[in-house]
Amino acid sequence: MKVIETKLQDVKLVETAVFGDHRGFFTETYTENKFKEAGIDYNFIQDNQSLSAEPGVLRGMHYQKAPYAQTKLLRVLTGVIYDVLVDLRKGSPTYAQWEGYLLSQFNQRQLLVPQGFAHGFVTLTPNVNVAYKVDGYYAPQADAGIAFDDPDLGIAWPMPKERLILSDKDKKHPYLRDVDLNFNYREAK
Ligand SMILES: Cc1cn([C@H]2C[C@H](O)[C@@H](COP(=O)(O)OP(=O)(O)O[C@H]3O[C@@H](C)C(=O)[C@@H](O)[C@H]3O)O2)c(=O)[nH]c1=O
Repeated sequence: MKVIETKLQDVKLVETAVFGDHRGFFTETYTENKFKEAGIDYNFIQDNQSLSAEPGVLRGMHYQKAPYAQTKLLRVLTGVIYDVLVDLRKGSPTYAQWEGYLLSQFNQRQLLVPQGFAHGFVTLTPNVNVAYKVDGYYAPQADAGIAFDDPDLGIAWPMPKERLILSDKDKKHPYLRDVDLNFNYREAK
């Protein structure tokens, strides 16, 4: 497997070995010892899946407040998404910066979202199934978000705002400048 560093500190893309043949392909999507050897060493305790029926569904920008922060390992089962992360860790060299990643059933790329990042994605095709592992349980009392269109972040979503489909909750998130964050950046050993 291949681990690719990104512009954002501690965010990684993962490519597992994909064995294609005339039937399709086979890949080990998560193998604890191989991931550990590659430096991805978390205790994933919950698996999630979401289905977004239409292109233009935007889910984000989500995080769970400390001490309920979650590491997420995310992949796309069907369809294509543009996935965006924002570093919310005070003191991080990439604090308040965003980066976007194309994840799809075709590139079979996985995204490692560390704790202390806001996470969101927009679907670019119909019937998008996203699966992700998390290392902390869902904590509704800690559920939080940043506005996907926060002007200070300036995220360049690949779809016009009028075409986006959001939950009521996701229409009301505050701007980063109005949020009292409690994530602190710790340099990796
Ligand atoms: C995230 C989550 C939601 N739920 C429930 C709460 C709610 O009734 C319903 C839908 O929740 P949401 O609207 O928050 O679902 P969604 O907008 O898909 O939320 C997800 O978005 C992506 C971008 C992430 O990063 C995830 O961590 C998660 O926040 O599912 C759980 O029971 N467990 C969970 O772990």
